[in-house]
Amino acid sequence: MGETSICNVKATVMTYDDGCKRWVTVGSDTAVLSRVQIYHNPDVNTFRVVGRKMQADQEVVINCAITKDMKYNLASANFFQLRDSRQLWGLNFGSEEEGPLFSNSIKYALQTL
Ligand SMILES: CC(=O)N[C@@H](Cc1ccccc1Cl)C(=O)N1CCC[C@]12C=C[C@@H]1CC[C@@H](C(=O)N[C@@H]3C(=O)N4[C@@H](C=C[C@H]3C)CC[C@H]4C(=O)O)N1C2=O
Repeated sequence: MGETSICNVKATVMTYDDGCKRWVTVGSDTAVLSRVQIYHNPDVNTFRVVGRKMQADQEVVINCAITKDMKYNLASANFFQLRDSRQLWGLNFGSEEEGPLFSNSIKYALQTL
């Protein structure tokens, strides 16, 4: 059946640069928000976070599998943090409603895996 989207929010996608100890916005045009979705593939019961720039080229800025051991933190109503095996992700949401919404979807994915 393929993937279904269980969450659809707008955010600035950032990664943490350990070198300079700061969050860096991913993508060519840092001013452009990204559409971030959580996809579920029910055939193999996997989940992933995919974010694409809301511009013509739909540049992919995050494509991250959600794994059982994943650590996350809703640092504020509009900033969500996620650690995968290689890097730290930060999602700066367009509104304060989207942080809890995204966090609950991540919780659901982790419970379903
Ligand atoms: C156990 C663990 O690894 N915990 C991690 C967090 C974590 C936990 C669990 C899973 C994954 C991760 Cl990621 C941790 O604490 N980390 C990861 C690296 C950085 C940090 C360590 C110290 C600093 C202190 C301030 C704080 C911070 O960056 N806050 C944000 C912030 O300063 N900004 C961003 C927005 C809002 C704020 C919320 C937008 C731009 C900038 C700004 O507002 O200008 N920090 C962290 O998050």
